[in-house]
Amino acid sequence: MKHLKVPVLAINFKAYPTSFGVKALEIAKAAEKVAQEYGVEVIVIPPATELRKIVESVSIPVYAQHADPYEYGAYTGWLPVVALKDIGVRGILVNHSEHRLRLDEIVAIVEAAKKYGLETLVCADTPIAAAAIAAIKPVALAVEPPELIGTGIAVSKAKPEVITNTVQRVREVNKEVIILTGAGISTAEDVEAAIRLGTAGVLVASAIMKAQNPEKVIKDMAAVAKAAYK
Ligand SMILES: O=C[C@H](O)COP(=O)(O)O
Repeated sequence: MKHLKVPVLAINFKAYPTSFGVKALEIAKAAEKVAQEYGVEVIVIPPATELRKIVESVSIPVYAQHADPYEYGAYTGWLPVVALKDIGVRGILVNHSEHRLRLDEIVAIVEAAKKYGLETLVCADTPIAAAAIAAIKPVALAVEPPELIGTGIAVSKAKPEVITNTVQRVREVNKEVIILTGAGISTAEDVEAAIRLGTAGVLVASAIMKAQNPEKVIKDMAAVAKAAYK
């Protein structure tokens, strides 16, 4: 299995108008260009409808926004982990605040992903939830206070204690997992703060998906991540 490099800039496309079709592909290609230029691990996380096209078009890691811990079979409306593996998806975003799961469901997805050699980036809303998730050993986790998501108010500035507490609690149970900061990350300065507080990068959405010039935002964030991460 390939290993994620650090620092990481994970771009969750969510389901904005720019998350689909031509625009989604443009943003994925911009992310690839910046990743190559700056040596930062840029992960793109498009909606399920765009996965195959984007996987076939870029060489950076492509994650799904969700998957279900099923094999192939009679599972109407579900998205089996194995099917993602077979189209070349590299990993799965799990338990996003906008797609919450119970702990047993998270465990089942992480285990199914491991079985098929897929990575997982699991979201947690608090430091305690992050520590519980760290114990099941995903490749990465992101701490995101839900009330700041999509607000443009960066958690790394508004609630830095959430990040430092997460790093402390997570490292008590798991020394390896890559820890990311998410929620309201809008500027390169917010990314720098997230890294200075002890995380290895960010999970970001609206600042890029709603930008006039997404490539510039990705570039600014990647440049700072590269410079700030030791
Ligand atoms: O997955 C991304 C996070 O929910 C953050 O979203 P945001 O950057 O729009 O605040």
